[in-house]
Amino acid sequence: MRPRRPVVGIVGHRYAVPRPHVTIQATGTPETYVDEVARAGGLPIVLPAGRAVETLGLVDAVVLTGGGDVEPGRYGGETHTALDVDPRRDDEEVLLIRAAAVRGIPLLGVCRGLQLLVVAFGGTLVGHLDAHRNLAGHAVRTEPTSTLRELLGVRAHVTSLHHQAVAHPGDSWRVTARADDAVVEGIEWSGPTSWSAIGVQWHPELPHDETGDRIFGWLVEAAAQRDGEPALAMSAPAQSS
Ligand SMILES: N[C@@H](CCC(=O)NCCCC(=O)O)C(=O)O
Repeated sequence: MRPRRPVVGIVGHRYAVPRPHVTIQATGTPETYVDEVARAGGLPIVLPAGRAVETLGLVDAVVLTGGGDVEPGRYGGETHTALDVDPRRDDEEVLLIRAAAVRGIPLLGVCRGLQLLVVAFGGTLVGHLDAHRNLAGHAVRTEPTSTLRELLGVRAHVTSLHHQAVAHPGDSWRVTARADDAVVEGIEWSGPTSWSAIGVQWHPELPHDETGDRIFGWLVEAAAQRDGEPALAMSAPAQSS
């Protein structure tokens, strides 16, 4: 049977779609993530917000996307007027992170996704910093003997859009990339179990980000390597009689 493309689940989030006479409550994700997964050779599917854990058995890898701020109470942080929190999304995605870790499903966390990975395993965040909120981006430096070093080399230019950052990564994550001002820009799983999981503080899914193909390429390759139970036996469609 022709090998199938690894199925990559992109965790959707809720948002409102204003229409002339009604506001529709939707769940979904920016198309840039879908396009980048497909470009890297994966089969992208969007996992509905709040139901991602139920659908984990269908995927070979997961993408946690960007978005609002992690609720500071989760990591002992202070509230801040600039924060836009969604505790319900935090709850659901922390459950998903832990389920993916237990099942060894490769995971990429982007921006808020990285921050939630840290908080989900006991790390903490800086509540607010002004420096990194510009899409023009900045350079990052990777750590020796890290996956990000293998993928990106010593330095790379990345696209950035965040006002929070990692304060302490916790015991389960190794910091493997930093900006020149020492802000954490990349983490890799270093916990007790083997799990292919990386977080990046920048936005590799954005078309003008130069790291996208390599970062999403890593995830799709990790998904293909994963020898878990096959997700979908892509048998030939039933012949219509
Ligand atoms: N809120 C956090 C995370 C920032 C983040 O994920 N930005 C992406 C914005 C685009 C989107 O909503 O997908 C921070 O600011 O540090």
